[in-house]
Amino acid sequence: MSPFADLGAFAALPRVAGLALSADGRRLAVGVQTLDPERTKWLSALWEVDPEGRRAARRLTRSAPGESAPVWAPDGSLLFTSARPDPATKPGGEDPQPALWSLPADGGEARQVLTHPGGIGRVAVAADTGDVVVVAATLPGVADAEADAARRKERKEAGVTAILHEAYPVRYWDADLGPAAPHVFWAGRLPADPPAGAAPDPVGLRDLTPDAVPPIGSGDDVALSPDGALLVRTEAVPDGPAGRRDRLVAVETATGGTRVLVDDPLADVGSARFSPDGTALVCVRESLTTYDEPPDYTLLHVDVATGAVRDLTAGFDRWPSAPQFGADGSCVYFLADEDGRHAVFRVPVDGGEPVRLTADGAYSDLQVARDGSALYALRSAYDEPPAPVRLDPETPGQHPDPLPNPGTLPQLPGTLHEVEATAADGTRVQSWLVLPEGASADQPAPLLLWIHGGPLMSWNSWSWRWCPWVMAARGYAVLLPNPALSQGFGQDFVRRGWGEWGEAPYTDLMAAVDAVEQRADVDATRTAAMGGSFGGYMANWVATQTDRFRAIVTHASLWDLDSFTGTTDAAYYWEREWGDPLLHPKRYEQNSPHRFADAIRTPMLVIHGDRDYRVPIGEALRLWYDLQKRGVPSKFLYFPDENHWVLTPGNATVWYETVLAFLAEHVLGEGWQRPGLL
Ligand SMILES: CSCC[C@H](NC(C)=O)C(=O)N[C@@H](C)C(=O)N[C@@H](CO)C(=O)O
Repeated sequence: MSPFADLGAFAALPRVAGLALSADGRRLAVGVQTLDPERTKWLSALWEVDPEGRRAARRLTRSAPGESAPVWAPDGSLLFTSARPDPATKPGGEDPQPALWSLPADGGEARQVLTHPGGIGRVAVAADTGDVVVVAATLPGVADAEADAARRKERKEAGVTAILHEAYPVRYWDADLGPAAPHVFWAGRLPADPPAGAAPDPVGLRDLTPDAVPPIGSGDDVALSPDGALLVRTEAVPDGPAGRRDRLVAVETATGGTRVLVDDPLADVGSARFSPDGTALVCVRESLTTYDEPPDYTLLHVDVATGAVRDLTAGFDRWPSAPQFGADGSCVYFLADEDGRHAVFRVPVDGGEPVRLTADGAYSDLQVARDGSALYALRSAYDEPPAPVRLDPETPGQHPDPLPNPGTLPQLPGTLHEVEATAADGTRVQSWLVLPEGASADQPAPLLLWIHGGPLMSWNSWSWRWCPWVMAARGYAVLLPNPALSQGFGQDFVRRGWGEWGEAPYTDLMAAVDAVEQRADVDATRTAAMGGSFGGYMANWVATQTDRFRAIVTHASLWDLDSFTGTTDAAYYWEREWGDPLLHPKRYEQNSPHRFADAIRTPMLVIHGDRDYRVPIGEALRLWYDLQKRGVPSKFLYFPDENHWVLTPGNATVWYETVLAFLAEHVLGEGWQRPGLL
């Protein structure tokens, strides 16, 4: 049986995430998530993949808490973080926090090299010297790690979990900000393994950001120069009374002396990476949105000594991300959405147009070999889960070489098609269409419209969370459209929906559905719509605008735009587009689904996690009440301890079970089958 037809088998498929190339270019470390023996959580382990593709992938690490965030040091040792117990110390009574571990270049056991009471977060290594900086959550006003640990113990023993806030924001995705906040620490050169019987040299940490304060602290977007002399990081600065924007600052690691490098009052600046000789940086500039204009992104080349800035992608009508220099510093590689793909691009540093290197698929974790011979990345597509590949650094439009894959490529229960529709204003709307096995004119498949989130994103890659093949295995065709506001189709395509979510984004979706309903292999009489986050907003909006669907599933959805904007974790992000609700009520009133609740006739399944701070639970509570009050046939799948995404295997499985049962009842006309564990 296809693993997509059996949710237990689906949850057990290994998931590849994260890639790191060693300095000598001879080893790749890949993260692989698998189910733990109790099937209650996913565990992440590190595997080695041969960049030449000759040796089979082999497992490097094994522990119950798992390992993540691999980074190679220049001596060939592999650094990673893990909350595994240290065999060299007595087990303590405290909650285990992620520590920094080092696996020697020539094999053997990993050893713990660095701990902090707040756990070790991001790790950066200087490419030439191997100097290390780490990010760790630190309580305000403590002098060192001992004082930090003592204060944590005091709070715990007194039963105090309260946080006193003095600045916005207070939450992020599913995390409460404060009282600890990230600080960047200098660890320098890590000591070598001690001889048998000797204690390892302790690693001292020096705070490079002593002035970092809650709620955001130093942030964790850091880059270290190849010689370790300079740390460049983003720093959040006020933008209006309750707003924030990011600028770039440079810290001399020897002295802690800090200077502002790029500060643009009209933009966030971040994701900086050093050139191989350390004299320049490349970073991303994201313009702050306004009531009239969506964001635009460009790549900046920054002279480290003078701070002089040049735009590398002026006039490029796509949104570049994750830039890094080529091996000789003469070009920059980056990723950008384009036409329902997430492609690798290359742009010369001395002027010239970006060139797209990849024909198809979605790339992440791009790695540049230091000798310039190759690029490595994880590649996925709607019909392929992420897997490691090798790319030629120069050839445009290429199909990369697959490398040994520690994951699996399961057989799919159907086929993937790229389709398009034309909106009323003549605009092309691109979509992906998953057709189940056996769909034909004689046996047309029921149709599920799946709406993406963001909204400034696009359907372009494999998703374990939103996997259309689970639906295809039950006979559904799944339509994944990229309507107005989706990225990768140009700035004007985003502008078409800016501040008017209920207009072009909605009508584009309906145009996409109209077009596939013309197909003989799709059954236009048995259809449903669903989406999560912004996609959930749109599912709610669809419910208020049309009765054409038999069922609607709305996950982590926005229902009342005014209350959402005031309670989400970064209200200022949304208020730039919508305006202050008191001064500019128009957009909230015109586009908020809750105002049109009386029009809903379609059965709805509401799904929400209580620890969702991006779209707070109040949205689902009010939507549910509004549906119940009006007698709309509806169900509410509530997760008391899940966040925006629903991450644990058990809850993710009942998520799919409930969605499938609800669709089977309303779209296929089967009786309601309550999932066994609910
Ligand atoms: C790049 S689009 C902006 C994403 C947006 N960001 C902020 C600061 O709020 C966001 O999180 N939107 C959510 C409402 C959403 O739709 N999330 C999507 C994508 O992240 C999801 O699938 O969860």
